[in-house]
Amino acid sequence: MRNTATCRSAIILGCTGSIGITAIKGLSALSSPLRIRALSAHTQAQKLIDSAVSLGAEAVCLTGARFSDFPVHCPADVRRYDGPHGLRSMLEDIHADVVLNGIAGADGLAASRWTLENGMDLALANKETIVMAGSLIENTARRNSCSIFPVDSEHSALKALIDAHGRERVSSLVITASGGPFRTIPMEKLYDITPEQATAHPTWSMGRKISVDSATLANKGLELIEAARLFSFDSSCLEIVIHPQSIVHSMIRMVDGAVYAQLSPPDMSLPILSALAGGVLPGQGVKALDFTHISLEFEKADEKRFPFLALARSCIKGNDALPIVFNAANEVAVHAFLARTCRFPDIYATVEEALARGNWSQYIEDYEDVMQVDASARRIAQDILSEKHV
Ligand SMILES: NC(=O)C1=CN([C@@H]2O[C@H](COP(=O)(O)OP(=O)(O)OC[C@H]3O[C@@H](n4cnc5c(N)ncnc54)[C@H](OP(=O)(O)O)[C@@H]3O)[C@@H](O)[C@H]2O)C=CC1
Ligand SMILES: CC(=O)[C@@H](O)[C@H](O)COP(=O)(O)O
Ligand SMILES: [Mn+2]
Repeated sequence: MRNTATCRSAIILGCTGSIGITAIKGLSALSSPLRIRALSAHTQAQKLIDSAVSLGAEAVCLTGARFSDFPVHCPADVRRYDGPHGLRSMLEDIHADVVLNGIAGADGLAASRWTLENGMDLALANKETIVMAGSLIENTARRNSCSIFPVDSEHSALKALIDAHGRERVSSLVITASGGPFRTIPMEKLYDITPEQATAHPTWSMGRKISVDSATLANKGLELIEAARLFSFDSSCLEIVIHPQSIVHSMIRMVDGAVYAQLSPPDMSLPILSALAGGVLPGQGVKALDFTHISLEFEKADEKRFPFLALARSCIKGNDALPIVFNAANEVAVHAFLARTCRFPDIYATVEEALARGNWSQYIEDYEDVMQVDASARRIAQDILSEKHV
């Protein structure tokens, strides 16, 4: 199935977002050219078409609207897909060696599934895919003889470290967290935090939703679950350490006591391009670190200030439905916060309450079960938020 004779090809999903834009900007750094066959965006129709024209892509998909709703100009030789079945059809019709999933949120899960079902490797930024359906998606990959390359910076680093040093000798994974913009402010001030303050990440430039998650550390909770699922480690073997500079992207502790780390500037180009290249980037991805101009600090993660960490650990230990609820309730609450209909501390309170309120003992057997739990968790989270503001 793989295209080895000619140049590698890729599809970029979420091409108008932070991951998609970084991917497109970085393509010229790849030593062998990557042909972009298709792109998707959710609502930004003209930007999607402009990117397709400049990259010479042959197809585009608008997942959250119809092209006919916009006065867009699209060349006749670019195939257009939209509507509820648009993305699935495009992934069935257009084959590429690898699909970069840079879609934000739970809708990214279906895109990951269709990618693998159509025999394409997955460069996975959409961490929700693994959090919601880690074992299902891995089975889908296995059945279709496809690989998953994590793009999340920590997991990209962990995969490179584990591949280099051998899984059997690793005793624990040490995941770094920047601590977000509110690492040191008095906790009573969190009530008045605005969306502008919460999305001003100290080291990374990212989409609004993940930036809020970095401020609450729900992102690190999602990453704990992602690491447990991707690398099959028990929660007791997953450490979190605060590292405000975001230069050490993660570390592995070996049984003999040695620790290996992956360092690079806080720039997603390296994990994205490595995943697009099939794991290892042959050329240069990011500028070299200058050790005479950086300092590296590490702090204990304060679980009182960041209760999402303990909540995520309890989800890893529990039923497979719990991570789905964690993710869904958090998405609902973050969107409410960004829309200024709830306060910053309500985000954690909503997720904690949604996990406590529902009966989440159901067995997750297939993707339909996942979507059912996701929908119930969203309804409960909405109820909790409306009760807070009666
Ligand atoms: N940004 C980063 O550095 C990192 C991001 N990630 C993960 O990568 C994913 C993308 O993050 P990021 O790039 O920051 O997000 P952005 O919000 O910047 O971009 C999201 C992209 O997805 C599209 N999109 C939004 N909603 C939907 C939907 N319901 N269905 C299909 N497409 C949709 C958007 O289209 P449109 O613009 O048209 O609305 C846009 O192209 C997330 O899962 C995030 O957790 C992981 C590590 C780092
Ligand atoms: C770039 C990336 O991978 C993000 O997920 C990053 O981890 C966010 O930074 P925090 O460590 O603040 O969550
Ligand atoms: Mn990350």
